[in-house]
Amino acid sequence: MTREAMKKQWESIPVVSKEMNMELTLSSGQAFRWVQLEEEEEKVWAGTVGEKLFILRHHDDELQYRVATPTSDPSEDRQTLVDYFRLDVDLPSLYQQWSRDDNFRKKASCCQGIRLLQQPPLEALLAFICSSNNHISRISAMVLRLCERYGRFLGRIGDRDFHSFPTITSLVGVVKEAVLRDLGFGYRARYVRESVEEVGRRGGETWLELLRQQPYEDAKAELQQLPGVGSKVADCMCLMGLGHLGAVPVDVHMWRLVQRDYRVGGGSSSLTPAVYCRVGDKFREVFGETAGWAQAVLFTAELQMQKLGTQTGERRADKKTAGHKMPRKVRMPLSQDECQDKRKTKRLKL
Ligand SMILES: Nc1nc2[nH]c(O)nc2c(=O)[nH]1
Repeated sequence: MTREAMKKQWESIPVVSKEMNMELTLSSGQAFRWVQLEEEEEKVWAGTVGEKLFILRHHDDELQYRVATPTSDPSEDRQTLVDYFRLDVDLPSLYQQWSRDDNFRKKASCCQGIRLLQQPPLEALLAFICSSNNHISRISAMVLRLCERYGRFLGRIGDRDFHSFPTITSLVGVVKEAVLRDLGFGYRARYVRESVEEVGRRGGETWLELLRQQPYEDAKAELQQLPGVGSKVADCMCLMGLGHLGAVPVDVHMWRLVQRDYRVGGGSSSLTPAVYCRVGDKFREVFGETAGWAQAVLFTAELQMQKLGTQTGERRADKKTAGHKMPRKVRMPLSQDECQDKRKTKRLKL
């Protein structure tokens, strides 16, 4: 897309900032393929939803967008974004409801307007398989390379190419572990390939869509039969790919938070399956049927704190290393299984 095309008129959907924090929503580990364009003064994001390439910004209490792919029906583009950001949900009312909890009120003050994304299920599944014990920047690199290799070219903005997320038919029987390893997937290459094959056998995207209609517990149990899908990955997928808003992903950070702030954990020193359930149940008790969305807000607050901590550490280190650039990485919180593995190797103090 040329600079001239970039200058074309923005379409808009009214959304005040209390209802949407685009920056934190798109950068806090829910979705991994949005990129920030650097050429404008304001924060502008580019990314794809389904087969559409969007450019987005939040400006003047509006979600403003341009579609870089040809569109036959402009109202469809608008609806795609309404669905993706769940703009039909009154977020300030939800925050008000969750804020009856003192801890939430304190922690969420830095993170107003976190929308829970409604992502295409196959993309959510494969991205979250890549997410455990990983950094956001690395997960993004892996998922973008997967799209580049197996997705459809949708357009170019500046010097960047954008691709759709591959369909299950473009992956089944095609995706090779060796290729994924070359793309940097490491041990997750096997999980991705095997899960692709299994989803294909079960009916592909249609099967995943059917999991939306199933009760949360049943959908989660089905997902956990896939290679590389433990409790946390299944819950991320249920929440951000299938719309089960009561699904609560639990990692070591959420677990610590719940132990500290809600006194749950029963003195256990490891995140066992029983403790995992207790933590999720506590969230559901406090936040009701939208507990997963409340978790996404607290998760974002936690990442923000980590980031600030890293930046503070960086500044200190910068002084010592006189100009050597420190890597800025935000590690995805650990899944339950990894948490237990780490305990075995005594690398994680719990
Ligand atoms: N909102 C959340 N996003 C996540 N990404 C990821 O990898 N884990 C989580 C999570 O627990 N919550």
